[in-house]
Amino acid sequence: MAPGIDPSLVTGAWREGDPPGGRLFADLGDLTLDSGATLPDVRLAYETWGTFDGSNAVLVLHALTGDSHVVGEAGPGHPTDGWWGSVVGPGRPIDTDRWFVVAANILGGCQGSTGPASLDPDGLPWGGSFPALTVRDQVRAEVALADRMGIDRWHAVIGGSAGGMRAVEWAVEHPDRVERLMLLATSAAASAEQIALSRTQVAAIQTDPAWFDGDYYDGPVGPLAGLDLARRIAHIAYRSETELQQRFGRATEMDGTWSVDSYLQHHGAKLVSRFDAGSYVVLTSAMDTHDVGRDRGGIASALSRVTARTVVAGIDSDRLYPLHQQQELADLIPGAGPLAVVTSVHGHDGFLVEAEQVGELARDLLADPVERQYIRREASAAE
Ligand SMILES: CC(=O)SCCNC(=O)CCNC(=O)[C@H](O)C(C)(C)COP(=O)(O)OP(=O)(O)OC[C@H]1O[C@@H](n2cnc3c(N)ncnc32)[C@H](O)[C@@H]1OP(=O)(O)O
Ligand SMILES: N[C@@H](CCO)C(=O)O
Repeated sequence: MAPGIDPSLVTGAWREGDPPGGRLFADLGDLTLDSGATLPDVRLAYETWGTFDGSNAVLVLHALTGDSHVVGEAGPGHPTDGWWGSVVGPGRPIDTDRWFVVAANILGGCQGSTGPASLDPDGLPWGGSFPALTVRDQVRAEVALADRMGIDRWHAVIGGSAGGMRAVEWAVEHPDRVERLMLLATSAAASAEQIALSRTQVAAIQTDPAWFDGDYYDGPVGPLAGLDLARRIAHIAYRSETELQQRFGRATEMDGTWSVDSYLQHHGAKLVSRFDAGSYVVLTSAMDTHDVGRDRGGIASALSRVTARTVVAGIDSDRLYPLHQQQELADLIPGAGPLAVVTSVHGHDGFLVEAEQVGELARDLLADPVERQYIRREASAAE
């Protein structure tokens, strides 16, 4: 297990009784899943910024290990700062002085929404009996939240990576509820390589002796080593070969550890402290099910349903969600316009790190036509 992991930790999940940390909670009742199972008493944790005026709601959808905490400091209830505070906030490209931003923790997650770490109707942690989910199930829960909030139509739905999967599902399944759409570093369907990588990560967790078939929450130990290893595998694909070579090459730390290995160990330990292995298994497995074309006559037919004004963007160095996957989305979504390419050495994580480029794309998407002309004049004057 990587140094820096607290061995007394069982899970990094937010648990009942932990500080709410600004979370709101929507109890949405029972949810019928794609599998035919019913998930009872579904709860989504969410946060909002700004004031709703009836037509200015923007849904921001987090990626695999994100949560509702898009903006704001780390503090009681939130182990990390908001994951997109440079893009969302007062005066930011997604300006919360103007837009009413909503971010929910994904169904199956571990930061306040119903997932393996939360309590089942008998008051026990779901654990291994938590049902398998699909991306469409996760969007169904988010639709229930929007209904509860009285949000019939989003001014924009924005998501990167796994968040982009939910965003494109929103726009295909509920075209009348999505006015504008931003898809970042995502795909129309999970590829064989993405499935291969996620299965290997899940295997790392499920072969951890402390996995106990997912029923570890009330025990003395959790599958921390497995989750740590899963994260290290994932993080290699989140970055680019060029970046790792430039930053680490063949360097070693004082104790002789390869520096690139030390870096991966750091990210493993960091994730273990704020995430749950059971959620990681449920969420990566849900991502494997992602296929907008399933039961819709294929990808082209499904994407033809989108009516939102759409921006599709990809990271030029992304080896996990390569540009051709975003090009397919841009080609098949009516009126999506040319693919926007974000220049970054950081690979897939570029959608989180390249805040200026991503922010400009978001600001342009949200703007009205007159503003957009001004933004573009500003941009060309700056060149
Ligand atoms: C959008 C979503 O829903 S998902 C995002 C949710 N996740 C989070 O918000 C958690 C924070 N986010 C992350 O960690 C994401 O990976 C990112 C993309 C934001 C971080 O990416 P970057 O900013 O490029 O950071 P990078 O991957 O270089 O890691 C920097 C860290 O590695 C550490 N580090 C660098 N080299 C080494 C090394 N050789 N050995 C050990 N540690 C190292 C740095 O000290 C730094 O530590 P810190 O995490 O305490 O700041
Ligand atoms: N590195 C980010 C993006 C993954 O798609 C995360 O941990 O969620």
